Amino acid sequence: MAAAAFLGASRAAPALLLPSRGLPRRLLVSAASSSSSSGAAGGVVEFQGKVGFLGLGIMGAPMASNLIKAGCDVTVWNRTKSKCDPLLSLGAKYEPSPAGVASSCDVTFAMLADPQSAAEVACGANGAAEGLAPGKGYVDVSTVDGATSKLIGEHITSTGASFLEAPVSGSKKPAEDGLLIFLTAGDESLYKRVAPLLDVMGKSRFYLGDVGNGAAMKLVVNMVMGSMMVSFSEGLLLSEKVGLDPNTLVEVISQGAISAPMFSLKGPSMVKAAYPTAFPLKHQQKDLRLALALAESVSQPIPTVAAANELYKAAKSLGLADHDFSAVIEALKAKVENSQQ
Ligand SMILES: NC(=O)C1=CN([C@@H]2O[C@H](COP(=O)(O)OP(=O)(O)OC[C@H]3O[C@@H](n4cnc5c(N)ncnc54)[C@H](OP(=O)(O)O)[C@@H]3O)[C@@H](O)[C@H]2O)C=CC1
Ligand SMILES: O=CCCC(=O)O
Repeated sequence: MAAAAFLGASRAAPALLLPSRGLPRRLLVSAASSSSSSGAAGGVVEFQGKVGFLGLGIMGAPMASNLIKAGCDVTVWNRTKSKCDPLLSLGAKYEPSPAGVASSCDVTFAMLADPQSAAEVACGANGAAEGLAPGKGYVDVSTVDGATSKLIGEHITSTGASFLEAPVSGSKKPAEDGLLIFLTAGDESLYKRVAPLLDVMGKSRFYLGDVGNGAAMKLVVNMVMGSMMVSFSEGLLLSEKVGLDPNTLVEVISQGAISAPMFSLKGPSMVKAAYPTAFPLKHQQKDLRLALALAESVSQPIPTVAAANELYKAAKSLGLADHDFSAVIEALKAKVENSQQ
């Protein structure tokens, strides 16, 4: 199915290999339209077509890299051109604008910072829409709100191309390991068409219906995550204040019902006040801001998220925007100090 869907490809691409999960193997694709797939079932499918990738930040670079390593014919663009270099070394091609990428590729992915940049790259001057046409697809994997996603979708589909939103759960390491979780919505035939590519970059995929549902699911997940991180930070600080070893707290939590990979992964470095960036704090605050607006749109109070958002805003004003979001603990430390003066 996927190969047939990519008619118009200028050359036959080799069969895809799944990266980073043991030995390379031929890509297996489920022919059925399922809501999720972890370890696809079905026949071996040769995937053909050119793939564009716009936005090579923390997430976009490893995602594009996995596509290249899997044998895809990939063309990249990034606002800061130097970030394309590692991908070009792996064999990617370069186009000087999103429009150029979209016009030379069958399907184009975009992984951009926020609603503004996602809309600009898709719909602005020299944006992807200018290079799109019937038969092409645009897949936005950035985390944005539903309204922005709908706006982008309408702009894309007005060219005759098809649109899928597909934000991801999972951070830098899962992106590197091809273990992301795709939360897709929009054109279902495009979803099926790009499934082999999603399976290269991810471990599972959900198709959630109309455009906006993927964005909403992503924001709900991230608002839970942002609040959990604040609660965890409060626990780490309190444990230390009452004379406990916060490292022991991390271990105790890891063995109980509230165990989460995030706590085990970030806890030890947070205790050392180190915040190597996997998920930038500015993006987590953006997601909380968007989740608050989503909740307001259906008149649901989310007071814990609102409180957490204030702390992320405080952390940004302390200059921590580009640190990992676990640096929110520093805003809490500052609050504790102020309250004791
Ligand atoms: N990091 C993570 O753990 C995860 C992030 N996400 C989401 O994925 C998206 C990307 O995140 P991440 O890779 O971490 O972010 P980065 O900040 O590392 O990368 C952002 C990308 O957007 C580009 N960009 C920003 N503003 C503009 C603009 N005005 N015009 C064109 N390009 C622009 C940047 O280009 P340039 O290089 O020129 O700055 C860069 O390519 C965000 O929506 C984030 O919320 C989702 C899951 C996990
Ligand atoms: O949007 C970022 C999500 C990070 C994660 O899922 O670990």
